[in-house]
Amino acid sequence: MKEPQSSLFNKQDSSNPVDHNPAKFNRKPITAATAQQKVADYVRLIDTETISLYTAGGRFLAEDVQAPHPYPHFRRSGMDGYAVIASDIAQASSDHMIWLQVIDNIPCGQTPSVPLIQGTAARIMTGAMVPDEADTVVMLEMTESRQAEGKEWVGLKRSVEQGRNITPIGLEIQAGDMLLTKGAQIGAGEISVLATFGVHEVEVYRRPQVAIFSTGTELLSVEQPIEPGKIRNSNSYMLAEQVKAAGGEPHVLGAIMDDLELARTTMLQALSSYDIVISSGGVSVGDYDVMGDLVRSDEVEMLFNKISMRPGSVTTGAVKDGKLLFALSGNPGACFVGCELLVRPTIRQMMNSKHDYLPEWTATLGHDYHKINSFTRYVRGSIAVEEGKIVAYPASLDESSVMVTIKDSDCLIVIPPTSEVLPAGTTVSVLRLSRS
Ligand SMILES: Nc1nc2c(c(=O)[nH]1)N[C@H]1C(S)=C(S)[C@@H](COP(=O)(O)OP(=O)(O)OC[C@H]3O[C@@H](n4cnc5c(N)ncnc54)[C@H](O)[C@@H]3O)O[C@H]1N2
Ligand code: MOO
Ligand SMILES: [Mg+2]
Repeated sequence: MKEPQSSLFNKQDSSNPVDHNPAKFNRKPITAATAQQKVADYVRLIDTETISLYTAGGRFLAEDVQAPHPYPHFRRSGMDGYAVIASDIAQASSDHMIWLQVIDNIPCGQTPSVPLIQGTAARIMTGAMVPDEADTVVMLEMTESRQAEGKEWVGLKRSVEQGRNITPIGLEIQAGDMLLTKGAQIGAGEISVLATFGVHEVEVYRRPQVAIFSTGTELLSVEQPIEPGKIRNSNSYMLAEQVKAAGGEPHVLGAIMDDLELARTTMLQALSSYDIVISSGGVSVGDYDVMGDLVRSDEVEMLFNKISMRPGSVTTGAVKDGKLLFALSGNPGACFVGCELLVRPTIRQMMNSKHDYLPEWTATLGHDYHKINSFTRYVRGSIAVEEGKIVAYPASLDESSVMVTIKDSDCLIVIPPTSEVLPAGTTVSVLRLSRS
């Protein structure tokens, strides 16, 4: 995360003429799904870069990866023991021990040095290449060994089923198999696949660079002591963390006073320098809600400025020169939800991810939910598994303005518009929040 940029943010004049513009009250709510679609329509894939495999964790692949060879690419022993020809030991029993002459010793990384013939065996270690003529590996524990006539012998008291302990060529992957496709997020498993096939440099999508600024004359920087009427700018840092978790690279531009011109300059500069811009605060109908005014101006094309959801009903989206601006509510709960529902998918869609929206589960409501609303609520909650069922408990405080319960939540419980109390036991959808 980059340090806040301070140059723009020192303006002292926060006076704003009282605005009686009715346009700001005249907002048409759209559903969260419609808002997501409107945003998605403007998403463009970001350009790519080639990076070392060692730094690829968490990034999104920008190339399809096909297997250049099968895996494993040689017949591999699954045990430390002896490679044998199964028919040689078919008659072995406790009364009839069969002895084979050990003619080779094959550690990992070496190839067999002589062909096996009937009546012989090769000592072999786990992961080593099985001689072509062998069709079975017998575990060391099932054998006895002795030296006789200057030769080494292995004895077996049991037959072993043909094919045992040999991993065939291509068991996991055949040559030409599609291993990973564009948009896959690279985790430990993907890195293992890429390393196995020698992909030491990976083409990935560039991380979207996301500018974050907060508006609010009341905002102090995190370092400053509290003052009456003022609060610290928590949203910028919360958003930065959300952006990072989504796969973007946050740039915290700090906080500006509630001043339309300052907001305009900051927004335009951010839009020209970064891939996505997020602002927090100033999107409602208040006298100093400058982001709301700005988005309605000609500077940008407004996509929406009301969503039929709580928190975050005033969440606003706009576009300029193909770049998306998310003007999120200043209320921390609403700011958090706006980012999870709209910004996170955008960041991930820019990197071709198929896992763009928060994963949706079905759960049972853990206790009664009393709030009544004509809008869909995205209630912070926590999930428990009880008697094999997923139960979702709403947080004790889930007001838009409440900050503290964000940290206790691992899901957003979707409460549809309702005029009645929703009783415990009701089936609800929950959106999983990733807590990495
Ligand atoms: N008359 C009406 N008043 C309000 C309405 C409405 O419809 N009519 N909507 C309410 C709803 S709903 C919300 S949500 C908020 C949205 O407010 P804004 O987006 O305009 O945000 P601000 O006014 O700037 O601040 C609201 C609140 O959040 C605190 N804040 C702001 N920035 C930060 C930050 N960076 N870190 C932490 N906290 C922040 C700010 O101090 C305020 O307390 O409007 C309702 N009002
Ligand atoms: O827009 Mo507000 O966050 O609904 O409460
Ligand atoms: Mg406001």
